Amino acid sequence: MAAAFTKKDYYDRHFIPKAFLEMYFAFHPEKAKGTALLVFGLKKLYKAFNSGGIKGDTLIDIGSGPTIYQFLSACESFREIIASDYTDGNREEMQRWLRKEPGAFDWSPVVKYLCEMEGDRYGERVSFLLGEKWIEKEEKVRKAIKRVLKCDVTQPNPLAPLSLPPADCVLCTRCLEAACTDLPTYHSALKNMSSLIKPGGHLVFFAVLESTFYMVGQHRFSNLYVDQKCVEEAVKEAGFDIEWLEGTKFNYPATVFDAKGACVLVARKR
Ligand SMILES: C[S@@+](CC[C@H](N)C(=O)[O-])C[C@H]1O[C@@H](n2cnc3c(N)ncnc32)[C@H](O)[C@@H]1O
Repeated sequence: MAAAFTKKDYYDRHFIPKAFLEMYFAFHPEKAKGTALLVFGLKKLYKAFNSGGIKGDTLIDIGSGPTIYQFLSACESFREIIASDYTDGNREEMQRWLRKEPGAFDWSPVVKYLCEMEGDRYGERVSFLLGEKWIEKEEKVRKAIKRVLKCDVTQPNPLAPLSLPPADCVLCTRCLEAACTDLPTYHSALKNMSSLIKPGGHLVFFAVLESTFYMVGQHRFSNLYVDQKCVEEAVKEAGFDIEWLEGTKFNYPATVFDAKGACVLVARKR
């Protein structure tokens, strides 16, 4: 019998933030294969937040997990970032990094990589400046994240009981496939996120494609199997026009994560 889809209570009990970070975000050039998804995400989020149109006062990130890589480009375009996740453990892990507590995850290799990418924008290598640049970038991210809230993307108002003014942008990275047990829930989750955005505002969406599970430590977490067409349909049906979408294919070790690819898209709320 197929294993039941892992739900919210399973995240609360078994999602170990440190295990997730060590498995997918420990960034060593020699382990490039293990961080293929991270590198793809960094490049496409860099493109999303550097191509002009997406900027404003407030960005809300839904299902942030314990990670901050998704804010490295966004922090240049938004005055305030509101992070959110379902589990207390993930929100606490992010707070540890924000407060520079001992034992917080070391994001510096990822931040340095992103800073190099930003430096290359000018057609010149600015490694001699990186000594300072990545420290400034970390501070910028810390300063931009104003709140870390509880959220449940399956609820009509994912941030209930809070009711926030509509934001300029909602970001959601690799959360919906994990949070939604079936396609109707996936469609409603996109509508729930849309309710947090101003008309004309943006959704920046990072989806994992053709996957049924990923491991975090010894625990197996379900992913809703979606292909690129499913993602596009759900985004359009939720009231967005897709401005661009880029996909990639990759393979992780089959016992760890069975995704065949991923895509990042930028869409505008009608
Ligand atoms: C694969 S992790 C992605 C984390 C991070 N956004 C990233 O890009 O690595 C999936 C995240 O979705 C969160 N999640 C699961 N169910 C959720 C729900 N109903 N509402 C909001 N977040 C949820 C989990 O706690 C977890 O942090």
